Amino acid sequence: MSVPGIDVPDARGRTGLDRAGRDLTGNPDVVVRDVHLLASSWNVLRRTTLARRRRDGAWLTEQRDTYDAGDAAALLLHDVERGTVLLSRQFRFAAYANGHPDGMLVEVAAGALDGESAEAVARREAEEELGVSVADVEHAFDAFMSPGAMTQRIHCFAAPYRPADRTSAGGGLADEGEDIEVVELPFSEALAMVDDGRIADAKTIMLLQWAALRGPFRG
Ligand SMILES: Nc1nc2c(ncn2[C@@H]2O[C@H](COP(=O)(O)OP(=O)(O)O[C@H]3O[C@H](CO)[C@@H](O)[C@H](O)[C@@H]3O)[C@@H](O)[C@H]2O)c(=O)[nH]1
Ligand SMILES: [Mg+2]
Repeated sequence: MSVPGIDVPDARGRTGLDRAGRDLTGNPDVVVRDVHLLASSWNVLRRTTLARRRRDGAWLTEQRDTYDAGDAAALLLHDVERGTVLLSRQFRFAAYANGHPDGMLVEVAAGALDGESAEAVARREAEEELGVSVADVEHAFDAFMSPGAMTQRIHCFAAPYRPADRTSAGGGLADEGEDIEVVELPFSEALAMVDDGRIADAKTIMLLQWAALRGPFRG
């Protein structure tokens, strides 16, 4: 029997999705026994059966569902002289479905890697979503977004911008259904929005706090 995503291409052209994780060797206390593809839609849901040696030496068998949305890159645009950051505002259904009042999330520019380098994606998303062409990009940190269930790692960057670097209106790719508002905020206001919950996106909170602690707005 042919299964889309396993032996024949799924809607996004992928095959072999049940192979992921079978070749892991980095941890001698973990042996992957079986990978079952539960769903391959836009993202991929797998149920993996693994044997794991606990700290007391006993082996146990467990199942873990993982949600694979691919990795992503994010970029905080900052203007230290003017004391501002450039962010996006867009509708996020997953957040709306889980209690966000209107699903309109304020975020740094970000996008899926789709096989490209993280820095290249960070630059491209700044261009597409915020209309800014950046020169010097600084790597800040990489973070697993929700490691109990999500495989996703987000590579986080920062870059300076000036008003003159805003070469287009941004807004995202209309033909992909993106509809993104460009939001310029004083850095202090962005931090206040983290405090009162108006900014509730993890990568954005982390990059703003990094900027205050270690990055362009430290000291
Ligand atoms: N049909 C369909 N299209 C989708 C879906 N999810 C996303 N898309 C399309 O893919 C585009 C995503 O554009 P990107 O800018 O590359 O991704 P993103 O929405 O910012 O999300 C990426 O970064 C996030 C971190 O901010 C990640 O959380 C996310 O998994 C992804 O990697 C959307 O505009 C939309 O057209 C889906 O479930 N179904
Ligand atoms: Mg995006």
